[in-house]
Amino acid sequence: MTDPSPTPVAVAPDPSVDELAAATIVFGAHLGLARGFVRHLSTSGIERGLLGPREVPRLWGRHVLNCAVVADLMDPGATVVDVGSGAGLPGLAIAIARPDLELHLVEPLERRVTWLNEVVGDLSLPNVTVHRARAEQVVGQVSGDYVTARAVSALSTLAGWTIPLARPGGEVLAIKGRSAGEEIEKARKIIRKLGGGPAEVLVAGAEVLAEPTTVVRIPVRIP
Ligand SMILES: C[S@@+](CC[C@H](N)C(=O)[O-])C[C@H]1O[C@@H](n2cnc3c(N)ncnc32)[C@H](O)[C@@H]1O
Repeated sequence: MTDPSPTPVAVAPDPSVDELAAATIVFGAHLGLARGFVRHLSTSGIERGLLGPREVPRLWGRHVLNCAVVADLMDPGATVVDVGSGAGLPGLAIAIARPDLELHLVEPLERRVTWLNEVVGDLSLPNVTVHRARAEQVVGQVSGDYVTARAVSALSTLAGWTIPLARPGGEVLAIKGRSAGEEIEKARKIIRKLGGGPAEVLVAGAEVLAEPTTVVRIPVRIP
């Protein structure tokens, strides 16, 4: 009897022609590391449930490139705290695109932290530190010029987890979707109470991506 369901073989997806053109600009000399990151996401990342298998064809466009372009909003040499990194998004994508930045990934789930440390070790990324913690637990221990987050929580909750990790004069850069403006409205009071200035919606990657990234930027006041 023949086996009707051969075991699927996990392979790292190649970027499409457009994605490769964008990735060459976004990652430059570090494109090989970005390929390595995509390989980890599409193999062990999927096997261990950090991403769903349906995401594999969208890894370059919707995930890695979409996240990496947020680095365009950051000054050289800055420190970045990524809250709720999960599968390293956006934290590892930014760290690969911009080796001049120092990244702190804050993630509470052990399984995810183990995977993140494996990827950081395998790709030999010297600019990344992984912290196993909830954001609220590292206030006063970890801080950054920028605090990033994607798909972690609604802005009214996320503000309380991110603003306290930003240095005075720093910024929260939250990747959001079409609801960005509405979320800002709902979070306006709490942002002000936490020391955040007026939030705005920005677009990152418009020159290189067909679907650029929507980012909510919250400046953090100097007391
Ligand atoms: C839906 S996942 C998104 C992961 C990743 N940012 C992405 O875009 O693929 C949300 C992540 O936030 C983490 N998380 C939830 N609450 C958190 C908190 N208070 N502090 C830090 N991370 C948190 C979860 O463990 C999970 O890994």
